[in-house]
Order: sequence, then structure tokens, then C-alpha cells
Amino acid sequence: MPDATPILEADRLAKSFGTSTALDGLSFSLAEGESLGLLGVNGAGKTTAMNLLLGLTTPTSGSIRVFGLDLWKHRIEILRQVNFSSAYTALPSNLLVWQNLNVFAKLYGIPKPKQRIEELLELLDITHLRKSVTGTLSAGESTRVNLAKALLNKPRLLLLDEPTASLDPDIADRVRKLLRKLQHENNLSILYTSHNMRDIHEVCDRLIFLHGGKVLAEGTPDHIAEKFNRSSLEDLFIGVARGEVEAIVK
Ligand SMILES: Nc1ncnc2c1ncn2[C@@H]1O[C@H](COP(=O)(O)OP(=O)(O)OP(=O)(O)O)[C@@H](O)[C@H]1O
Repeated sequence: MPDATPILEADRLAKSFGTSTALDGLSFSLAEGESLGLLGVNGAGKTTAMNLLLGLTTPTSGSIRVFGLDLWKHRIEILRQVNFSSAYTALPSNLLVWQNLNVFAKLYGIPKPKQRIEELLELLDITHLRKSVTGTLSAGESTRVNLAKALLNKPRLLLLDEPTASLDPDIADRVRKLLRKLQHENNLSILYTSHNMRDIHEVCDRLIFLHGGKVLAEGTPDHIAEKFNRSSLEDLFIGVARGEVEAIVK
């Protein structure tokens, strides 16, 4: 029988900074092989949630379980099988691309690191950047190098914070297809944030719409817009940002 333990479970997760509440009672679970989108306007709490789920900051209250284990008690063991990529996190700029990937491969204890790095450079169509200085890459190029870093350890759980930001439409399409392929072929679980509705529709099986740190709605991409009587997710987004949607909720 397949193991039904969720890959990731957040239970009433909250985070405050001084008197300001960034996240207020986020609960969800992510199944093996599922892709879940965290959606919300600027300042909704998405990055705060990602940072908590990666164990980078501690929650004010609530708990996180990854692979059925408490994140804080089993952090090292868990993080070996997790990876992360953000359009806004830079890799050390003075290293060549392959050197950067090699450092991370060593940190993760990857067997045959050279072979794995070549495989990923090819997969992301960046073999030609192997000897480029990381700090000189274009935004789109460094996003793809970051994604290669995120796949090095063949993670079971991948957290992606706006992974297609700054990619041109062709490369963004390739990245979305690659993520879907990895999800289906390797049973990869993905937590995904994006402001690109095409990404959300193509990559996410399910969504959580955050607003002001709280869950506004949960469901499939099509279902959420309908629930609020909005013609599309983009339209729902605009409605939330302009304060029109709360009126519909009430
Ligand atoms: N370290 C911090 N100190 C104080 N406030 C913070 C800190 N980090 C986040 N916040 C606040 O928490 C709220 C949520 O921020 P967060 O970065 O999680 O939003 P987001 O949904 O990722 O936004 P964006 O779409 O703009 O990236 C914001 O009001 C932000 O100002």
C-alpha cells in the first residue's frame, strides 16, 4: 500500500514581527507527488511561510512536519531531501557556475558530482554557462542556475519562490514543463509561489490563496476564481488587492 503520510504538514503556523503579524494560522498538507501553489498579493505572507517551512526562521506558534517528522527536531535529516530556489536569492557571485554547483553538490554529499552537474546543466539548457562567472549572468540565466542548484540532491520536496520571475516566455514555458515532468516522473512534491497566473494554472494541482497572513481560500485554480464569482484568477487577484473581494466574502 502506498505511504499516505503527507510530505509536508503545517499546523496553525503563525509568525509575527514585533506587533505586525505576517502569517496567521496557516494549516495545510502536501501529498507525495502533489504541487501546491501559495498565492497572494505583495505582503500576503508567502515568503514568510517559505522561510518557516525551510527552517530559516522559527514560528511564533504552530508546527511543521516534513516526511512525517517534526522539522525542528529532525532538521538536518529532513533538509538533505529538500531543496529550494528563489528568483531573489543570489549564489556567491565570484564563483564560476560549475564551482558554485560543485560547492552545493559537496554540501549535499552528491555521488558523482561532476556527472550530476553536467546532467542538470543540460536539463536546464545552460551547459554553455558552465565557465561563466555567476555574478555576470543575466537574471534569467542565474534563475536557471539556481534551479540547477535546487535539483542537485534529487529532492523529494522542492520549494520554489517565484521560480519563473525574470525568465523570458520561452524559457519560462520550458521550466514549467520540466517541473511537471519531474513531478510526475519522480513523484516530486512542489510548493510554489508565483505572481504569474499561467505558471499557477500549468504547475499547480491545488492552491492556497493567502491574504494579510490568513488563508482566504483553498482549491483548484479554476475552482477558487469561481468561488469568488471572478472570471479568472488574475481577476480575483486584482479584486483582493483592491479590497473588493472581502466584500464578496462577507
Ligand atoms: N523580517 C521582517 N521584519 C518585519 N516585517 C517583516 C519581515 N519579513 C516580512 N515582514 C512583513 O510580513 C508581511 C509578509 O511579508 P512576505 O514577504 O511574507 O510577503 P509576500 O507574500 O512574500 O510578498 P511579495 O509578494 O511582495 O514577495 C509583510 O507585511 C512584510 O513587511
